[in-house]
Amino acid sequence: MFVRRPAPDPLEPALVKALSTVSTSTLGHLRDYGFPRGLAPLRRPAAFVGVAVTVRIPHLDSTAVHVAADGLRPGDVLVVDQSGDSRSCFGGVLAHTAAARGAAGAVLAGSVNDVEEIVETGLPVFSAGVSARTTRILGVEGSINITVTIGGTVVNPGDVIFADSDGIAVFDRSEAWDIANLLKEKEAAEPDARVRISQGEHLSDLTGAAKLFAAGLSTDAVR
Ligand SMILES: O=C([O-])CC(=O)C(=O)O
Ligand SMILES: [Mg+2]
Repeated sequence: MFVRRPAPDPLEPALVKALSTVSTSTLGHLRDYGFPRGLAPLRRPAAFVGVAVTVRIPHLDSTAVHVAADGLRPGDVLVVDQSGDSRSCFGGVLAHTAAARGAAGAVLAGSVNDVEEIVETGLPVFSAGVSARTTRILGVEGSINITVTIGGTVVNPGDVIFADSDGIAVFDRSEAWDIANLLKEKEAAEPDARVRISQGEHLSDLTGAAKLFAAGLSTDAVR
């Protein structure tokens, strides 16, 4: 059986712009969930912000991926859950299709093939690796725009996919402005910390690590 739910609304351009100026790892300093694990960009630098268009397929059948790729719109991120399989469902022609439709990127729980062709399209792609073992068009089953799981992280259609060379963060769009503003504020303090460290101040004083370390230091450990 095939399922196709409505495509999510696009993200506000101003939100995409705001998130494009901050880093995923700054969010990683603040929270520990919403980061798909085990996926890497095909090449670095890699950075994109877009809205999740999700697809779930059974291990061998990528019929729904081809249909979803045709429906991509500018700013969409194609997110494919392969039900745990690691083969490739995404190669050069799919990357070309996604890029031609203006997609912001693709995130694949499985692998990719046609690496050079994908790189040539300029589409930023995260995957679990590269594999010559691929899916086929079998017409068995698949779903578009349903809740999926990628790298241990739940992704709903319409979620924000915020990716850069450090990784991918996924969150609900209702939190997106708060996250963008918080990361901007946190990153704004970093240049000042660098200057103060160059001038001799201690990193651990600036971060509070020195105080916490001293407070928890075992007297036995002092030599
Ligand atoms: O056709 C596929 O499913 C994968 C592929 O090789 C391509 O996109 O070029
Ligand atoms: Mg191919």
